[in-house]
Amino acid sequence: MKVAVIGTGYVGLTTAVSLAMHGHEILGIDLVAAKIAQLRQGKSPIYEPGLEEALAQMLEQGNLQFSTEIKDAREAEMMFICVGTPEASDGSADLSYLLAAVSDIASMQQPSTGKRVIVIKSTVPVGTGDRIAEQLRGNDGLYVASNPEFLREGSAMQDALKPSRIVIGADHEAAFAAMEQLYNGVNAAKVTTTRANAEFIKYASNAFLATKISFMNELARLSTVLGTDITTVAQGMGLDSRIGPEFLRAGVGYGGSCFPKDTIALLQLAGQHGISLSILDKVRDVNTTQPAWFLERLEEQLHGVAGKKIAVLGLVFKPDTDDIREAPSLKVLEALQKKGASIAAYDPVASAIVGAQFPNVDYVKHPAAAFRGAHAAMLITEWKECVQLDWKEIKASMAAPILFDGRNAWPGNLLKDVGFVYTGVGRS
Ligand SMILES: NC(=O)C1=CN([C@@H]2O[C@H](COP(=O)(O)OP(=O)(O)OC[C@H]3O[C@@H](n4cnc5c(N)ncnc54)[C@H](O)[C@@H]3O)[C@@H](O)[C@H]2O)C=CC1
Ligand SMILES: O=C(O)[C@H]1O[C@H](OP(=O)(O)OP(=O)(O)OC[C@H]2O[C@@H](n3ccc(=O)[nH]c3=O)[C@H](O)[C@@H]2O)[C@H](O)[C@@H](O)[C@@H]1O
Repeated sequence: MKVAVIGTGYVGLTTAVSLAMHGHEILGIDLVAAKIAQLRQGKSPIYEPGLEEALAQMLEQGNLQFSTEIKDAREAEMMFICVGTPEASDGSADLSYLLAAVSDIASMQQPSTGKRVIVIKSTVPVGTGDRIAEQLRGNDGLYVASNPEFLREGSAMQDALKPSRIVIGADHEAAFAAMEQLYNGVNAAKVTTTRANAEFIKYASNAFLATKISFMNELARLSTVLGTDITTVAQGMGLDSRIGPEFLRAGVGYGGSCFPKDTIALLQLAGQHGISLSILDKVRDVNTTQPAWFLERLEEQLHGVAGKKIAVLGLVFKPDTDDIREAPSLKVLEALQKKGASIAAYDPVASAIVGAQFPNVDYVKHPAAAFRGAHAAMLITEWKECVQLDWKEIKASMAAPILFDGRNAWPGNLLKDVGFVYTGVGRS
């Protein structure tokens, strides 16, 4: 099928490449000319394992092209909207990019097939698709479908090619049929429903995942006092298939471009309807205070951090991405600096971008260099190279052998044997 993908960020680019891999004819469109120029040369503007190779392959095969001009998509039967829906000042989702894209499409001529489906992949408040469909009523042959995206950064290609499920919301047989044809051959459970249900499934899923994390983070605070090990507790819990092993990892909190903004957008939507989502409110509270709670443990141990050197390992919000949106590291750097610590930080991809916000941090090129002369080291993002280290050498290079593992990813018992004082999140 001829498909246009509007917005070539994390979701748009992954969607464009994966649909091209399924044999469709894809045109990726973005307003940012520099991005399009880079993409045309097979260079990915974002870091995502496997993406650049697949991009180059699809460009070579000829079923993926890029443009800054939406008019180049005049023959597209499907228009995927993958633009950002960031947090507005009141917490709601800012729909300005989405509405601009819809109005661009509405002003285009229909393709020669006479039918076109606008597919909303961006995460949008429940009711958005219906409102857009209402506005477009009268444009014959133009349909609106909701098809939320569930991929995770860091494994975006894998998730796009083997999705956990495909959720399709629409109100017309023509839209369902087109979506069915598009995803024919993708082996995944499908949920076909109304647009509003599809939109709600997306927010409810992200809110639930965020809830799992904050629940474990709050239990980790108790575990610290009880002297228990939250990772063992999580392991034991996860063996119950009703609970499941995923998303039970306590840490310094969730970050990223989605959980923070989607939880507040859902709270905002509920508030507009007079409903209080008190659990979700608490989920956000726990997440907001989690980095500070962990830093307090560090300050207690060091009797303050002023004038001390602290190593910070990992800056992006999770490994295998270059995204620092809402990354817990930003809160950690800010608090440490405020309290007068000197900081050496390591991240394989994000030093330059974090450096623009925190110029006084010493960004080192190798993880081991961050530990040199440090009075304590903190793991904030569990990059492989920040976890697999020569611990004897590291201990010898530090001013004090104190480790704070914000992701429970360092080998605590082994480290104690080597002579470190080890503190994890909810385990010591
Ligand atoms: N990042 C993620 O892992 C996931 C994101 N989502 C949702 O998908 C949506 C997109 O997220 P990201 O890909 O992270 O956003 P992003 O911010 O990385 O990319 C958005 C892109 O859209 C482009 N754009 C904006 N308006 C445009 C227009 N009118 N025409 C053409 N291009 C335009 C921007 O230049 C940018 O390149 C959001 O609603 C997000 O909540 C959903 C699942 C996963
Ligand atoms: O809507 C979205 O944008 C996406 O949001 C998340 O994906 P993502 O934010 O890319 O990454 P996750 O793997 O979910 O991690 C989010 C944050 O939670 C943290 N996390 C994750 C799992 C866990 O057990 N504990 C924990 O602290 C991670 O460190 C990270 O900071 C969801 O997992 C995706 O399904 C969804 O499509």
